[in-house]
Amino acid sequence: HGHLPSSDIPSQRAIWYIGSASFFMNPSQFLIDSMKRANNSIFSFRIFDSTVVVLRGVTGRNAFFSKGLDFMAGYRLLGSNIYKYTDFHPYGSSDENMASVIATCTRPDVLERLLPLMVEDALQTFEMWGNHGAKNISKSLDEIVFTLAARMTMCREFSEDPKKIRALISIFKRLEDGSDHNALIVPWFPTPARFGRILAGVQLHRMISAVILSRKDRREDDPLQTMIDKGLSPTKTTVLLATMLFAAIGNTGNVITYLLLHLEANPKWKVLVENEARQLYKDSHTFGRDDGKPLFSMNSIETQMPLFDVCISETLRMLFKGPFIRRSVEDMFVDQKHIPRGTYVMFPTADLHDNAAFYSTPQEFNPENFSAGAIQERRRHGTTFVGWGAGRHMCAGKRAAQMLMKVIVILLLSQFDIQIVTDGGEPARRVPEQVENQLFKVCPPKQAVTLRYEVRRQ
Ligand code: HEM
Repeated sequence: HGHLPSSDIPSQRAIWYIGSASFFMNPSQFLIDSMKRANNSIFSFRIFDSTVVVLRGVTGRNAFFSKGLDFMAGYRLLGSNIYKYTDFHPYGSSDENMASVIATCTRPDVLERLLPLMVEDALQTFEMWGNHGAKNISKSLDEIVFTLAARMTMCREFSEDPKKIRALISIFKRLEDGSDHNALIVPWFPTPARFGRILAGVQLHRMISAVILSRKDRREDDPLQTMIDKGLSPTKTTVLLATMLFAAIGNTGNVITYLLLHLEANPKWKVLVENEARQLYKDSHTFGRDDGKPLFSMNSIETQMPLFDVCISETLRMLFKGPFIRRSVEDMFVDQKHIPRGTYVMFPTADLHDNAAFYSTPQEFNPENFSAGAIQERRRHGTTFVGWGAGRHMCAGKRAAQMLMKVIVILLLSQFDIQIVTDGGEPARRVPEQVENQLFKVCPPKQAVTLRYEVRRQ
């Protein structure tokens, strides 16, 4: 705190006076306006008594992703903060920290073992959907994403109990609502949303403690068991499990929603991805089990879905336009400008993803952008895609997230013919924008989106 912006970096003073309010009202718009005002070069602004320098372009990218910057400090400045209520932080230095727990629950052999269980989870959920219907896409994906993610990051007792899954959805909804920007402006004022967040934390703590108790004379093979074995307290366990579930659910459902929206608006790609998923499902029976259930391997879903892969990359390219944030741990020099230690830095991903020098028609959905040839062609520019992050803080759950999304999409498309419908009742031809109230995550569409489905006769 108290670090002054270095004098050769234009600081948006005008923006600071009128801007502090507009930052909290609509951070995305604030950043877009300030970037224009700063003529698309480096500038700084202030959040309370902290300086934030917005790095730009290729030099900005190099400084942001290659230097040793503090990853969590940035997200603590603005992000959701369930850690306030405990003295334990999952990114601690001890060996029970986040990174090691995530590393364990996303190990290749662990994912391979989880795969058939997740397929079973997804099949069961889709069975309950009946032969046809129309559902709010966010709600229906929440249900299934939470089920699979709880299996991956928490425990069996939750993933196999639909009532507990509904409770988890409600708890995490309240935790997220409690971390809106108002909570930063008036941190001492217990708005209903923040009050709800504390209660939600308590409820989660109770649910997890009950499972820990029930395992006195019984073992399972899941992340919760790992923490019990390490002798972690129920509070630490709750914070770690909540952090992991947050990481796993934060983006996944909205990414799938936007994938399906883009496919609906681009029928050629919809048919291609459908055929690919259905072929894989068919193969999973040919080489499958005696009981008629499908059998997938990590290898098959990772190598046999090239069209899904390029569509997901293109979806992430179009979704990630906002900033990443860090805090400098030593003095930095960018474009000969001095950024003192302790300054927050942001990098707007649009400088890469929206850049016509890298993607010829950045506003259009074009999965060819991620063909082997196109990737090779861009290689000389260095990193041009950060949908899974870059440098030392690449997404730790990338393989797990891809597996989760693939299981859901393969089973959805092989069980049903689907249509994505926006509010007019017509199949979506235009892809709605994201809501703008959260800076650092993939947000849901501004308007309600409906998934219409009809069971396929196989
Ligand atoms: C479609 C879903 C997902 C997307 C698009 C995504 C994207 C990202 C991105 C862009 C970052 C880097 C952020 C930055 O540099 O500031 C990141 C980091 C991270 N992600 Fe994901 N993620 C997804 C799912 C998951 C899942 C399922 C898990 C866990 C099982 C996970 C765990 C993490 C963790 C732990 C980090 C921090 C890594 C570190 O500390 O260095 N993510 N993710």
